[in-house]
Amino acid sequence: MKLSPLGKQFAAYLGRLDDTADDAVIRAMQLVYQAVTEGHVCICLNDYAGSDAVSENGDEIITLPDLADWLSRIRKSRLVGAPGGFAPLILEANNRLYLTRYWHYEKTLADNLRSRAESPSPEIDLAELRAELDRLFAHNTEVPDRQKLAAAVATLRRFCVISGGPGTGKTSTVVRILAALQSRPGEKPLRIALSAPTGKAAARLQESIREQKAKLPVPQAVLDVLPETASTLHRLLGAKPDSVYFRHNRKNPLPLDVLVVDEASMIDLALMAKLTDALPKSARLILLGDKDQLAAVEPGAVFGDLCEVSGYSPAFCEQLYAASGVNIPSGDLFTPALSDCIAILTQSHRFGSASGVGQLARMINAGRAKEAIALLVDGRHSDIHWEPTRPGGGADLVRRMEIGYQAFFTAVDLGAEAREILRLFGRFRVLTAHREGDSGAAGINFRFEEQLYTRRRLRRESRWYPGRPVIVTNNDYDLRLFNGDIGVAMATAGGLRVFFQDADGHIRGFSPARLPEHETVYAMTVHKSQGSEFDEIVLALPDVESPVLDRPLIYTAITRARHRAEIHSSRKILEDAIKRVPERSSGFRERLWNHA
Ligand SMILES: Nc1ncnc2c1ncn2[C@@H]1O[C@H](COP(=O)(O)OP(=O)(O)OP(=O)(O)O)[C@@H](O)[C@H]1O
Repeated sequence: MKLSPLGKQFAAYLGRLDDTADDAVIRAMQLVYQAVTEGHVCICLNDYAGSDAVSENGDEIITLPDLADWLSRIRKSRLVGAPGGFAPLILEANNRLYLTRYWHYEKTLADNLRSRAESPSPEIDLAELRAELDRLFAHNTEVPDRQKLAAAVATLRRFCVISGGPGTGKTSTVVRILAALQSRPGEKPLRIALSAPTGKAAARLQESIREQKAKLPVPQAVLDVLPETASTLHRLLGAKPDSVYFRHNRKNPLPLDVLVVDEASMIDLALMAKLTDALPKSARLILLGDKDQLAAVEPGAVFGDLCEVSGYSPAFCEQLYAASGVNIPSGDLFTPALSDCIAILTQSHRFGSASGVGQLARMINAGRAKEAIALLVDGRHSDIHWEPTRPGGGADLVRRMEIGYQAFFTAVDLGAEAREILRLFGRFRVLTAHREGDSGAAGINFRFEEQLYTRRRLRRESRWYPGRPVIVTNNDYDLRLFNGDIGVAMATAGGLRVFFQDADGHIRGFSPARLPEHETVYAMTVHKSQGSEFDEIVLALPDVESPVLDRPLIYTAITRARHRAEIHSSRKILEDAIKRVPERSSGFRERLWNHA
């Protein structure tokens, strides 16, 4: 492991608060900080004690202290406190060392979720619910009907997690859950909100909810009280500019009875802790997501940790059977209450059994790297393709991008409407593992634009030209442009304008000078693409190993494709990535599941 200079600066800064702190304590702080920047919530000292690390400038090998000595020195420092104490860092009994802020987030979130899971079920007449669910899921031919089962879980509990891959029916199921909740005779309509971590994901949720509503076999009065709009979590919680706090919190809870959050695998520990704090205890929380996708960039892998499935408790199985008619084997008597809140959907209605993308995604998830590559090369599926890369093969990718974006550029040249141009841009995307570097999104965008400048005879001095697509990288609450929003520049009578489509489908144009921070986006990172889908994707992997090349990254990229996925990589890089399963250090899983 290589030590980071930023971690060293952080440790040196904190070290000034305690001039008695020795090197071993400073080193531990450096490691915790570094771990947090890599997505971990804490470090377990056992994993590092006695091991060698490469110094920040790479010219020294540093042997870390042995565990007993390290612990005794850390415990003596004023900079490290016991759980609940006031110190910059917290040491847990199991040798996990946290930045105090993250310790609080982890504890708050685990307490919030467990108490929500353990709270008594809402009063529901099981026979009435059964009749309602039979009606709402009459179309489903799955055996067992996992969608109906998920709906029963969500209606019977105040907390429910529904995980499933693309097209497994998460949105169709949640619309039916909301319809079942709003159909209860004699009850006031519930206050429901739909939300997602990014603007793009909120827009997609809104679109599919509207689509699904049109298919519901329920009276108009029920349709009228189902929500039609979705907002970002930041907007729902009331983000304040330049603040990590939200307007809604434990003291000022959201005025809601039900909150549905889509793409929940993208939510990091801190945001999830704040979200659960801001939701009244009486409200229902329904999280939708795909446990196999990449976790958030920020610390924590909350959704994945929640989806540890051990079966429903025997008593709950009986309730589920009465409410849905679905009979499934139960877990044991000691199944934690949280287990009764998890539902997993497995059958994809988007990728049928013949779909190459679907099969490839399943093999990747199962870690069957060799079979995945065999599937890619056997040529039986026209919707998947593997392009083995050669050193210096960059030009091939640029040519591939020209083809991918051809219809888009034709529409730009013909002066098509902004809505059509945005739609065509959304059909194709190059996805990368990194942002920086030659094989990162920035390098690929640079090479593609270089070629555009020549071929389309654009003026190099100006970064702006008709057809330049950009992704916003910073929230601007005044303009209502958010991190992840994608716009395209187009010529208008008033000069060049950058057009964006908002969640309601409205097109808005901005002068380039007014935009918040942004960058060109012919290629984007897989992380940024989460919550979006494209007809066709090309996943361009680097030709050197990197720890970010792992199974969730490849799976997330492939499942962004609606119709076709192509991978450009060497065999070894792809195979190793499919085999690599990331581990994020935290105590969250233990707090959730093993709590006495
Ligand atoms: N039980 C079913 N029978 C037939 N079609 C279904 C069923 N469930 C869902 N579908 C269809 O499959 C498609 C995907 O469903 P839905 O959008 O609900 O899935 P999702 O899990 O939310 O997908 P994504 O995560 O990609 O948004 C929709 O066209 C939907 O109508």
